[in-house]
Amino acid sequence: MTTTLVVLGGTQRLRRADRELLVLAGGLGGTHAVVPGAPGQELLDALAAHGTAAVHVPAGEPDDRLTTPLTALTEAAARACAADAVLLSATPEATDVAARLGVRLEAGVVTDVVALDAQLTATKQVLAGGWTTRCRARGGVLVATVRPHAVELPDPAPPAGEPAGRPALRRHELTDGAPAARIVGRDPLPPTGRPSPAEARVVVAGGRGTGGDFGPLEELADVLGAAIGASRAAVDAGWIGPEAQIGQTGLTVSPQLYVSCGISGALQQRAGMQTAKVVVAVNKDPQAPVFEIADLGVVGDLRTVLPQAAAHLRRLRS
Ligand SMILES: Cc1cc2nc3c(=O)[nH]c(=O)nc-3n(C[C@H](O)[C@H](O)[C@H](O)COP(=O)(O)OP(=O)(O)OC[C@H]3O[C@@H](n4cnc5c(N)ncnc54)[C@H](O)[C@@H]3O)c2cc1C
Repeated sequence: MTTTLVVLGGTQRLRRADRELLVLAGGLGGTHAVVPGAPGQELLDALAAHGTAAVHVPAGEPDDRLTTPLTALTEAAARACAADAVLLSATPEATDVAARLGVRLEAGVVTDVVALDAQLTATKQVLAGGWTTRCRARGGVLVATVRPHAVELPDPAPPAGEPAGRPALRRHELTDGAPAARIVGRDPLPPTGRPSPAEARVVVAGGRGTGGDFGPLEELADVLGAAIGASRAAVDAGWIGPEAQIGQTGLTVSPQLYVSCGISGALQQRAGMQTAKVVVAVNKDPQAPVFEIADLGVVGDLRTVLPQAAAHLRRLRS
């Protein structure tokens, strides 16, 4: 039976991205989980509901969020449970951990996976999204980072079926996890009240066509509970922070719905969003390339279309 080790992002409760990894792992065989600190009861209950056999934690509390201690913990856990696959949610930190694990475990590493089958064949997109490839580790362990929203979650969120017994707790002494660097300060971004584009179910993204006014996008995003994203042109113009950039040199997102507003749909932008389940494009140029990948296209001025859409949605909801 395949044993899959899932690396969780937090210690107290499951994030959506964690649940997706657990659902993916559950379809492959037995599941173990790595928790980067002392796990809370809510988290342990949720892991039990997912049928997790064991939870691997550090013997002490890691003193920061650098990737070296998490790599050491995950390596120890992977060896202890003889993992066939290690799954992480595709974030910059997880990609760093995956690369280090690849060396330590002599594993095959595949990043930005959107599907994984029972033979551990991973599907991913390459060359700015122009090609879909299927790859498999040549022997040994597969280490894969999985894009958020790549996995459908069962409804309601916890998996169906009888909850299994409590997962066994395995503590690992980390002998070589001492980081060569230390985090000396953190400046959190001011809260926006919106989800991050990487994890949101709905992303409303704006480009040069906004002319720098993201007001109509924010109005629509508020109705949809959406994150705000942007093209590189909008970021380069200084209209929005780089954390919102989606594309080849920004975030890759796979939301349920991506509303592209005033974005032409260049290859480098598509690379970050074309695995969205549904793409709606608003652009005043009917020849804009974004319409080639849009499920629904609206030819019009976003300053007119978006407020109308927001007002209509508000009416439907009230
Ligand atoms: C190595 C490299 C990496 C890159 N990485 C990225 C990346 O990560 N992400 C990214 O996005 N780009 C990236 N780019 C840039 C990319 O090639 C495009 O230049 C960029 O995506 C264009 O942004 P845009 O669509 O907002 O602007 P434009 O291409 O200028 O398009 C603006 C669009 O808005 C429409 N429009 C104008 N006014 C309105 C209005 N009032 N209402 C509705 N529509 C309107 C226009 O018809 C047009 O289609 C990269 C480029 C390179 C070379």
